[in-house]
Amino acid sequence: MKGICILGATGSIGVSTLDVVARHPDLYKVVALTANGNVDGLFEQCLVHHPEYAVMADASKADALRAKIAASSVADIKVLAGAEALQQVATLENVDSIMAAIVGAAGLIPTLAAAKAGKTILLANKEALVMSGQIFLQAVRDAGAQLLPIDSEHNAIFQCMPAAYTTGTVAKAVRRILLTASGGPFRQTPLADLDHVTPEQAVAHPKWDMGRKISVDSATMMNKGLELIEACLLFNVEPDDVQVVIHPQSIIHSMVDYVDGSVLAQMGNPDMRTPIAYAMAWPERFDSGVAPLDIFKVGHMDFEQPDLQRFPCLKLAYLAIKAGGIMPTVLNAANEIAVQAFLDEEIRFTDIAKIIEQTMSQFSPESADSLELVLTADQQARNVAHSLITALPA
Ligand SMILES: NC(=O)C1=CN([C@@H]2O[C@H](COP(=O)(O)OP(=O)(O)OC[C@H]3O[C@@H](n4cnc5c(N)ncnc54)[C@H](OP(=O)(O)O)[C@@H]3O)[C@@H](O)[C@H]2O)C=CC1
Ligand SMILES: CC(=O)[C@@H](O)[C@H](O)COP(=O)(O)O
Ligand SMILES: [Mn+2]
Repeated sequence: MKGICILGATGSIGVSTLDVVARHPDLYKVVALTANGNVDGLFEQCLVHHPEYAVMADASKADALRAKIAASSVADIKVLAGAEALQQVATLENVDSIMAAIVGAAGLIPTLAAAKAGKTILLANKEALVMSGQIFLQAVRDAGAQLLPIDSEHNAIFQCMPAAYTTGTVAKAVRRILLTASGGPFRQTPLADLDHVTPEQAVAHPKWDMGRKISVDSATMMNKGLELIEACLLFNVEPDDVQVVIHPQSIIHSMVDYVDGSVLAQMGNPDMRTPIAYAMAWPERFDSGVAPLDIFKVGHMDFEQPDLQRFPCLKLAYLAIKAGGIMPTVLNAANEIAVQAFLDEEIRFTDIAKIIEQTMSQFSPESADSLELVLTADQQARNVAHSLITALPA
């Protein structure tokens, strides 16, 4: 029996993880669940999954959860509050695996704490890896932690080269990685209309049901930019070894092109329970609840080159990873600020890339080889992005 802590339990990945966990009560026990401010959502999950701990990262919400728990059938659950409590539950002795499913930079510190404690990290929170890069990977290596990718593309790549991933012999056998992308909701929208698209249109992903931030990232294709950086880090390849391929059906979740001419693809219905179940059962497999792929219904599959004029964020991500140092941290921070401003209707969709580009132009690729340097760059980039947004004409 493995103990699992789900950071970000109330989100899209958290809910899918609990669905998979519930199918395997003989293999997994929920030790801790965390949310930011969603008291009702976390309380409902506590009633069903009865963890030992429930954490409200927004400490001001903890008393509301405490009151509900105290008056319920699960009154023995310990309710903790604040960001430090995330680290506490991610490193508990009876936690074997953590699902890192907090959105954005807020997930870095608890996920890093779990890595340093030698836990198995089921990594959905790509921003944590992108912003901290080698620091995170070194922490995993130093502690003998196990890092398993949840992001559907990286999980697919892992499935197509598991031995190489675990032995570090990737570079010799692999010609390139084909990183698939849906193209998002604006793949065919006339370019002139992109200035006026709304947050609701942007979060209406054609294939995946996800949180709002990652959905906007898919619409700008910054999601693929972050995933490019994630792939370079996880699989120890260069940016030019990763080809982004738009595949609107989202049935192939990525491919690996080997030097002998073999191209291995992982396919399946677009449902995150598949990569979650793969990582949770690894190196075995178990049921995820996902319906079998009806290949006849799929019928055909299309592949396109990404248009960097339509998707400038993808170009910015290539520039950031090639520049190295703090630039991926700066890219990620500026993107988080710009996406939130777009969701809050403070800026236009097309301003997102402009804010990121202008923020990046104010930084040079200085060293990112300590957590302190990373966190400083992250904060400075957020400040710059904020001031650029404030300076935009109304
Ligand atoms: N959704 C998907 O299919 C995929 C997601 N990912 C990645 O997984 C991560 C989660 O995505 P997704 O589930 O869609 O996101 P959601 O927005 O649906 O969920 C985010 C979760 O994080 C919690 N959270 C938000 N802010 C904070 C904070 N400051 N401190 C602590 N907890 C916080 C939320 O709590 P609350 O509910 O209380 O606000 C919620 O539980 C992202 O990094 C995303 O890129 C990767 C691949 C696919
Ligand atoms: C499900 C998943 O892994 C997402 O990251 C997905 O890739 C988003 O779709 P896009 O390909 O449109 O970014
Ligand atoms: Mn993905």
